[in-house]
Amino acid sequence: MSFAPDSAAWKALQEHYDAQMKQAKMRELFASDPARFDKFSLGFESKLLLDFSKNIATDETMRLLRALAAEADVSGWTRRMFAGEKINNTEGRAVLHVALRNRASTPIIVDGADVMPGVNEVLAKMEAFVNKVHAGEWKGYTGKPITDVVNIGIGGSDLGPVMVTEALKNYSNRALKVHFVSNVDGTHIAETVPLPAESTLFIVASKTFTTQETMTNAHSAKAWFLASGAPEGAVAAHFVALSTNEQGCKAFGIDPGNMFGFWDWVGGRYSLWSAIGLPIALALGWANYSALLDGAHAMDQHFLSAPAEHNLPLTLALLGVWYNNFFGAETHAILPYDQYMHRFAAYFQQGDMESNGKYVRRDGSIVTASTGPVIWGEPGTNGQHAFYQLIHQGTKLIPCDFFAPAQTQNPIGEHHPILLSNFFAQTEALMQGKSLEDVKGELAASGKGAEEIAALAPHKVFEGNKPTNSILVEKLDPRTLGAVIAMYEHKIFAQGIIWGINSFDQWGVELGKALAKAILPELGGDAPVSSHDASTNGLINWYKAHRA
Ligand SMILES: O=P(O)(O)OC[C@H]1O[C@](O)(CO)[C@@H](O)[C@@H]1O
Repeated sequence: MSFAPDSAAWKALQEHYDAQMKQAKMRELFASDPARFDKFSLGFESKLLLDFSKNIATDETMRLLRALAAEADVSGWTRRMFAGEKINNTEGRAVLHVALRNRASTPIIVDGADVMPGVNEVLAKMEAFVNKVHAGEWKGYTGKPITDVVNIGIGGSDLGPVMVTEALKNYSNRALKVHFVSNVDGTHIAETVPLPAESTLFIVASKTFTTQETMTNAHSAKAWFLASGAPEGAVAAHFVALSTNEQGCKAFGIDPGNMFGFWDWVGGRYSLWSAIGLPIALALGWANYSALLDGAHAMDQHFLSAPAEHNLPLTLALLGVWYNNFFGAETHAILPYDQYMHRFAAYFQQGDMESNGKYVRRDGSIVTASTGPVIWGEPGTNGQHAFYQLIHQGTKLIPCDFFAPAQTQNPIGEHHPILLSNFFAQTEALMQGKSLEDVKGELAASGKGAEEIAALAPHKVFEGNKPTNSILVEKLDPRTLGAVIAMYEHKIFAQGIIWGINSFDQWGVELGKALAKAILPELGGDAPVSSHDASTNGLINWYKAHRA
């Protein structure tokens, strides 16, 4: 298999870009093809619409991009992933978040054994636990039912649960308050734990149960709990663990009966479907958590079986590659027009950047083309008043995904039509732009003189031709959200395959972790540090001189 820029499909795309698309204008593409919207939009279960017509792409572009996917054998790798093959080659692991939501329970074999009975057993244990807490039958040490849950985790053991509980807040059991502590900055836990200890349940969420931040926060939570007057024996009823590390959980003092396990084939950033989803299920109730899994499963089936021309995750992946590798786009913005989705971009910042931020291919060779983009974004319309200026008139090309639900869950006056009018207006403005002639005409009509027009007009021009995908859903319900998350997960997977990288390891986080461990003891005492480079020594010594 050859990769960019040497493979036949890459070369064909490069020629197509150079000869036709570099200068192509979306305005003209729309003008010349009245069927463009119909041809360049896809549906899913008649609840989700992906309009990708506002991209700098033609039928030929899409054909060549699909040829690239075929050349990289995306569909073959997809089948291998779903079949439980160890496609995470650098860690020797299968990649089976799809098994966690395999609602059909069809066997998936890893190392000669079907993983589904284990998956279903943990789901049943989670369901029983959630129902018990909700029924007030899981009692704190004074006999009170649980009123507050604190999830302690970081990265994938935090971002997914935070994002989903926020996105589906309107489906939550608001009586049970779910809090999240992730940052090792003591401020995070200090500002969270003023809670009634006798009715607070702590969830220690860590795949490895060794992550420094999570273990530090977990020990501080335990110390706070005991300092509040709780007896040592109460830890069992107030601390549960979500982990693959049974020994670590036991060593912390967690009753193995209160441990919800998962497996090494669940990647951290793909783990909200596993026991890591427990805080989601506690917040939303079991039926809603199940619906989230159902939606993801439906998208899995679509990704696995839909032909390339109808495949939503693949289409998003290919358009991303198009801008990343041919237009030189460095970033990609995710812009949900839904306040409930305010952590969605942050969630996929980890999902995408930890997956595809790689410069070495799965075979150990160095990539010869750009890989994963910088993912960022904020909800609309807030972003419009912050960074859209640069998207409209800056010098960088920033492909954007706009997302919105057709139905609001908070129908207050004209809020929702106003919100959506902004969504539609932004995508239109980004595509159409505004020409110098139009600007001059407007200025003249407003009575400006020739000199003023000449000075002001250039600043008011919008070049347009800025690509956007528009994703509309009927309503942001649990099933739909599950499908949307899975859609992005598979987009990331398909891109990783095309770039030839392993999207499921994260060696890039290790060096910093190891250095922090080495530096921590040096921060004690007063002796100046001299074992690092001059900058690091200087920073550490300045800190030591100024700490309280
Ligand atoms: O669940 P754990 O093992 O505490 O890891 C937390 C996070 O740390 C990472 O390993 C690295 O940042 C992520 O991949 C993971 O989601």
